[in-house]
Formats: sequence, C-alpha cells, structure tokens
Amino acid sequence: MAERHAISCFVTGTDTGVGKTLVSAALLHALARHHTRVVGMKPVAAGTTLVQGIEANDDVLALRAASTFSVPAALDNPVLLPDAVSPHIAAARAGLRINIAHIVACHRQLAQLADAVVVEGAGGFLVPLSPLETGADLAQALGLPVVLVVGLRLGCLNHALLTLEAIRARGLSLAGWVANHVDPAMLAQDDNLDFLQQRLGAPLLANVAHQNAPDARTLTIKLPPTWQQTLR
Ligand SMILES: Nc1ncnc2c1ncn2[C@@H]1O[C@H](COP(=O)(O)OP(=O)(O)OP(=O)(O)O)[C@@H](O)[C@H]1O
Ligand SMILES: C[C@H](N)[C@H](N)CCCCCC(=O)O
Ligand SMILES: [Mg+2]
Repeated sequence: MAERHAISCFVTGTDTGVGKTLVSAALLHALARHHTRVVGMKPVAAGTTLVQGIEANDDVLALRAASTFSVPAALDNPVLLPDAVSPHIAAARAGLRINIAHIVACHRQLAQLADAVVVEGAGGFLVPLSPLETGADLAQALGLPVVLVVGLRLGCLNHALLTLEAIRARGLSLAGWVANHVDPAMLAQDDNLDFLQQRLGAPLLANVAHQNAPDARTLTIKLPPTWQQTLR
C-alpha cells in the first residue's frame, strides 16, 4: 500500500507546564475544521492518576478529547509512566527503557490512519528520555516540523533562544510558535513578545492571554503556513 502523508508536527515548549497540551489540543480542533481524521499523540507521558478506576495521564486524556477518532492506546501513548518526574527517571523507576524507534513506528501507523497527527513532547525540548537520549532525539527521529510554545515568564527569552538553537542543530524547522501568557504579573509582556517575534523567525500562531480556565476549543490559533497547500 502506498505511504500516506498525514500532516504532522511536534509540539515542544520552553519548559514543562507552559501550555503544550492546551496548544496541542487547540491545533487538533483547528485541524478538525479541515480534516475528518485528526488525532493527538503523547508518545511519552509521565504521571498518572486514578480516573474511573484506571491509571490515566491528563495530557493523554486531553489529546484524546480533542481528537476526532480513537486509536489503540498503544499507538497514541506508547509509553505511560506512573511518576510525574523526568521521563528517564520515571522509566527507570518503572523498570522500562524508552525506545525511540518503537515510537517512530507507532507514529508511522497513526499517520496511515489519520489525516493529521499532533505530537506533544514531554517537558522541554532536551528533556531526558534515557541516560543518553532526549526529546530532541525523538523529534529528530520523527523528522517533524516543530511548534514551540513559549510560556511567557521571566527567563523565557533565554529558554526560547536555547530551544531554537537546539531545533536548528537537529536539522528541524520551526513551523510556528505560540506566546502563552502564563504569568499575568510579568512585566513588559509586549516587549518580550516583540523580541521573540523578531528573533524566532517563524510565524506566531497564537497569542494566548492568561485565563482562569483556558479552553482549547475556544482558543484562536493559526495553522502553520507550510501546511496551507495540504489543508482541505
Ligand atoms: N494562558 C493560560 N492561562 C492560564 N492558565 C494556563 C494558560 N495556559 C496554560 N495554563 C495552565 O497551565 C497548566 C499547564 O498547562 P499545560 O498542561 O498545557 O502545560 P504543558 O506544557 O503541557 O505541561 P507538561 O510539560 O506537563 O506536558 C495547566 O493547568 C493549564 O490549564
Ligand atoms: C511530569 C511533567 N508533567 C512532564 N511530563 C515531565 C517534565 C520533566 C522535566 C524534566 C526537566 O527538564 O528537568
Ligand atoms: Mg502537557
């Protein structure tokens, strides 16, 4: 069978807790306006809680809720780890080793089933997955364009520029970025946004205000312009 080419991207962030899940879900909702078969993937999820008697990860559940169809858990979340710590530590504590080649194979299967696959990374771009491998190795093995979520708080400029360097060093492209105002008390938010717009050299897909209860369904986000020709 001929290989199908689903639209896909790797969503990373300047840190953990900066809004990657919110943005990934918003991208899924935006893609669902163009395509019927849209699915999220959280290849490595660290941290579970008991939901209706089953150990589940919040990010995995949020991406499933934003997807237009369901797939086996082994495909959209091949690695589920109980402890909410760095994946390399969570994996060691669970007696597992994260296998990037297996994750790539799962993504390839999802891309056969779907029109679009949004992959949410764990933590920041260089989050360790094993003693020697990082989330950047996973993004590189997947070969996907990257969407960077910048959690606007003091220190984010350094984190954003470091992430940009790491993305480029892997030969990957930054398809777009999102400014997420996670700290309502941050000073000079506009000046920070201006700096990032000039230095990231990629389209700003969304400028997300701080909200009491952010909702991915109502978040206005542009899709990366590089996808325009493939959108239905
Ligand atoms: N614009 C915003 N205003 C207020 N709260 C926000 C905003 N964006 C995200 N949050 C909240 O911040 C928390 C972290 O967001 P989210 O879970 O999307 O981060 P993440 O980058 O996916 O984290 P992780 O590294 O754990 O995957 C959540 O409680 C989310 O609701
Ligand atoms: C548990 C958390 N929500 C993320 N899944 C993992 C974040 C790991 C960060 C590790 C680090 O960079 O220090
Ligand atoms: Mg998340």
